[in-house]
Amino acid sequence: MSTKTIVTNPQLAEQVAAALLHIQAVALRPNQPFTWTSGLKSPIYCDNRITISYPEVRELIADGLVALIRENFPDAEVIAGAATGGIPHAAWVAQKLNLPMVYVRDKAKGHGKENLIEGYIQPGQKTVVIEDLISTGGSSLKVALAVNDAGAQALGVLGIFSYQFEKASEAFAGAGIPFETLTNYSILIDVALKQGSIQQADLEALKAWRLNPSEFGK
Ligand SMILES: O=P(O)(O)OC[C@H]1O[C@H](OP(=O)(O)OP(=O)(O)O)[C@H](O)[C@@H]1O
Ligand SMILES: O=C(O)c1cc(=O)[nH]c(=O)[nH]1
Repeated sequence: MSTKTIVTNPQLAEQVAAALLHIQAVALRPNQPFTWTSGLKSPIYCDNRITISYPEVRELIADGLVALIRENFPDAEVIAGAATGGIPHAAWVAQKLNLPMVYVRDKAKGHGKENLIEGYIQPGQKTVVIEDLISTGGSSLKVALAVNDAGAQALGVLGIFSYQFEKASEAFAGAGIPFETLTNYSILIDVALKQGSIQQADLEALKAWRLNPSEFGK
């Protein structure tokens, strides 16, 4: 299935990558791999949750996401945050666009109203999903599909950072849902190398992991 190509801003991509490095959102731990939500082991972890503590960085991100929405999804009617990392960014974006916001849990609440989606979303409403980070894409795609299951229409998923895994591209393409991020793994590595914030040895470990992420740390 062919999906819409989302136009991004290469200058902003470098700026966001530099900001993530500057606030130390990116951690390298080749000898003590991180475990990701998908179960993958990785020498790198990009903790975009940290961005909420930096007004200038979160503003850069919110403005970047707003520009992407205006350019690519001008008919968006609702902004949906993917819990939990996507929620604050979705809120800032919804505020800037003066649009309603919802957030989507990773599973329905086990008590109270037992909602999966919090806030009101109406059948047919055109919705853009905001996520903080895309690895396999499993979490954000699930959110987009939940929006569709609720009778609304997920126009696409936008995030801050992606590892550019083929698996993620295939999953989104298979579902016919476009996705894009403000910056990504290759831009981050380029910026980090230029700045000297990663060394040759780190680069080798990152390259080896990238070639076969499912085997790393085994
Ligand atoms: O593309 P994926 O392979 O699904 O991985 C990315 C997801 O992992 C992280 O969330 P996490 O599960 O750590 O939860 P959090 O957002 O509540 O911190 C991140 O915020 C994304 O939602
Ligand atoms: O896949 C994940 O769980 C993941 C990777 C990463 O770099 N950062 C993050 O917050 N989650």
